[in-house]
Amino acid sequence: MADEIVGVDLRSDHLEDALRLQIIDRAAPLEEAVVDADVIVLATPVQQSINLLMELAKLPLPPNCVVTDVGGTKREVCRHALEILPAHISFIGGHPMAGSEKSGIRAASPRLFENAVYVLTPRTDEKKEAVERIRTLVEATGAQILILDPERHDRLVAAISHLPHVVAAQLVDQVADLGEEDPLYAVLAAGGFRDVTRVASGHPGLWREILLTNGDSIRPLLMEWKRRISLLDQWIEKNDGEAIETFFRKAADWRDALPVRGRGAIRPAYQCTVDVPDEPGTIGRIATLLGQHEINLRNIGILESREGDNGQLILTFADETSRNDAVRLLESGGYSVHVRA
Ligand SMILES: NC(=O)c1ccc[n+]([C@@H]2O[C@H](COP(=O)([O-])OP(=O)(O)OC[C@H]3O[C@@H](n4cnc5c(N)ncnc54)[C@H](O)[C@@H]3O)[C@@H](O)[C@H]2O)c1
Ligand SMILES: O=C(O)C(=O)C[C@]1(C(=O)O)C=C[C@@H](O)C=C1
Repeated sequence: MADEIVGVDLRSDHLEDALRLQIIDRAAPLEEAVVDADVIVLATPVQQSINLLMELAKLPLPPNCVVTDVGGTKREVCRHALEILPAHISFIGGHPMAGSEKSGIRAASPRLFENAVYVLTPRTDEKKEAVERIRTLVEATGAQILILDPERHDRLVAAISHLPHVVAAQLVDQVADLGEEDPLYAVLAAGGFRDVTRVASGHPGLWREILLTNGDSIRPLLMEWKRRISLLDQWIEKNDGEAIETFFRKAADWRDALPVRGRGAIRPAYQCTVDVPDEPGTIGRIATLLGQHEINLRNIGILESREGDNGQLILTFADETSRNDAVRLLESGGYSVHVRA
């Protein structure tokens, strides 16, 4: 939809990767890149975005251009944009609630934002055309827009993103220290530890800036976390099995009731699994069958495959109709198919 995407980065290797992956049409220094820009997207750690706002303010920006960002906190960047940018330049804060623990352009995924919530934090008196321009851009990624004010955004993400990252990193640090005395801690680290701590691999500089720009929302949550951990400790000390079980039940119920949100290639929404014989050519046969019936298969993977045993393929579709058509077709072909909720 854009005529041209111009990339700006401090690191030339990131720009080279972006060109090679055809994510940008050309690379340029900031002052050159913004000359004809309709939209400027700041996709750097939060403090860097604030620095870039200062640089933008010194440049002759096109009068109708709209600036947006993707930073994990919104109050600081929105406040600076209002103070720094010329009054005729619109700034619409943005934050896609999707990402990964990986950094750099090579970690990019074209479907990352599909079905993800994408928060926009425009000022209430913002120009309608400016909001619409960013809305159109975001909707093209398949994300669902949620308009929030920056304060509420920062309070919410402190609990659902920032606290979990702190807890995960703290947990890894604790086990890492134990691992100094006994290397078997790392050897035994299985699914549970890895699931709970994946986000601890995130970029340390990025998280430093998030904590520094949202400290007043995060710190009360840390106090409350301490209180709750002490309570749990008391239940264990008192052998209070009922309190412990109630605690785990409430957590499991809330976690299980979270809305399923398909996220492109990473957590797709419409899936089924197919029991298949563990033999060469199976994946090709299934993909061909679906293709012949024009069923749009988005992804195919092996869920379980043990030598000499049956395996399971996990099939992902763009929508419910395609998934249901596929289930009918495969069942009529004698396959055992299970729909995944
Ligand atoms: N990683 C996630 O899961 C995630 C999710 C949502 C939002 N965000 C937000 O997105 C922003 C970027 O995070 P990321 O994970 O994409 O980081 P990243 O490290 O993958 O990408 C940032 C890029 O910005 C470049 N850069 C840094 N400072 C610069 C500057 N002053 N001028 C030009 N280029 C500069 C870096 O070289 C790098 O290529 C952060 O504000 C983060 O809070 C991240
Ligand atoms: O999935 C992940 O790995 C993320 O950490 C993504 C995640 C989060 O869910 O907390 C991280 C930071 C953001 O600003 C938004 C999304």
